[in-house]
Amino acid sequence: MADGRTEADELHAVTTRAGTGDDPLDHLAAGAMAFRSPNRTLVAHGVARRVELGRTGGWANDVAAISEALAAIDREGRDGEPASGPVAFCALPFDRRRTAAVTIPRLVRGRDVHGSSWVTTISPANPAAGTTPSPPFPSGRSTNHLATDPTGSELGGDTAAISGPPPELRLRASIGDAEWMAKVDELTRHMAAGQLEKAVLFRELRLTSEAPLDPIALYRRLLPTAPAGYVFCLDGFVGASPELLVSRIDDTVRAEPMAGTLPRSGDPQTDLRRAGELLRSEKLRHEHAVTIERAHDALLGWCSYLDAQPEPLVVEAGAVLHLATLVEGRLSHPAPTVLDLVAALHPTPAVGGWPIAEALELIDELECLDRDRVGGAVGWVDADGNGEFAVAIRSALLDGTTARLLAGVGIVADSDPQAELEETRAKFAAVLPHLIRP
Ligand SMILES: C=C(O[C@@H]1C=C(C(=O)O)C=C[C@H]1O)C(=O)O
Repeated sequence: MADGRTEADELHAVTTRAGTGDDPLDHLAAGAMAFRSPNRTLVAHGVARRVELGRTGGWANDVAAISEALAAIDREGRDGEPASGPVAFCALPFDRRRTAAVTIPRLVRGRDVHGSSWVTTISPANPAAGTTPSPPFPSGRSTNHLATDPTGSELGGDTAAISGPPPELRLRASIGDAEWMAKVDELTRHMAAGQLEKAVLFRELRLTSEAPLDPIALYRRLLPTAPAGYVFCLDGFVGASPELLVSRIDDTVRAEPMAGTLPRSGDPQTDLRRAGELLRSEKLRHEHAVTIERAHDALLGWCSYLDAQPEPLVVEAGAVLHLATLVEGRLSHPAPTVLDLVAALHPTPAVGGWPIAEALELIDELECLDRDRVGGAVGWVDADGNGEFAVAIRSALLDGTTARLLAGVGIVADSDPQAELEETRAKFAAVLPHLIRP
């Protein structure tokens, strides 16, 4: 083969229909990768191939390597249905210049919104040619044990040591509230001086537990919290994002940018009032409009038709309300893959800022955090270039007994540091309570 692979590396994918009622989520086991959108559920195990992206120019310049790896796999059965053949699971870092490792799993179970379900298995095309088999699929359920006794936890404060004999969890912000608010202040001064319109500043919480933190247990807990969202679990990166970065199914492209946020109160009357406030706030409407324009402009060149809803909607996402606008279009031919569209859109002003180059420079200087995959793009792509990617937010990066959580807020000239701090707390509330729950 031209890329140096041998016959022994050639892979063969077989897709078969699964029994009616078969739910991929019933097969979640330790080490699973999973992605659930409003349209389908995918649960995967094992590794058929790992694709390393961007060693020279960063992942965003190398997404074609994923399509090539998928295209090189022989396919049999259920051709043409989105996600039903070989797929790659991707969690692409926020920083486009970084490398990324993407997995094409050995076994994928899928179910679409109509209840149609399937199983795809990938194995060496010629087992006799000497490919070393990967370890067998993990079996059995993951334990549901995260850690116990989160008494005394709170979302605010610089350090919240969680007591109770023996102490099990420790939660701390990576910098103090006052120091973080000073960064917000400094950013607003740059906006007031006219250097840029908006920059998104993240804040980090670190959780340490005596017991290992279980990604699958967290994933299960997040599933019911975001019925209209994108719930993912990939290599210890677990989250429930409300925001569709982009989906491409055949020649239809969709994105649903969200920007402009207010905390929810829990009281329906108050929340209704806040929804009205969101829709009337000039500051938040402007922040939102910039994000929609940018998505529209980035997609337009690929489309024969593209439209955005004339007015934003208010959507509920856990402890916050967002302004959201659906952008939808028809792709021209030859249609780009969903990964081409991801690379064109990322980073959106909702996770980066505007203008993007100025925003990224200031973030680099001020934020002092490794965003890793947070704020990046998380999703799946198949061999036909179909796929769904969410903005990778409302998440936790789990590693053994520690977890990092990051929440970001859009800072503009008239941002109030205290209100922005509260907004990060409301965003942490999407995942943190589920991580520390006994
Ligand atoms: C960056 C985050 O959220 C993003 C920022 C938003 C805002 O500033 O209004 C809204 C939705 C997301 O696009 C996050 O949750 O960490």
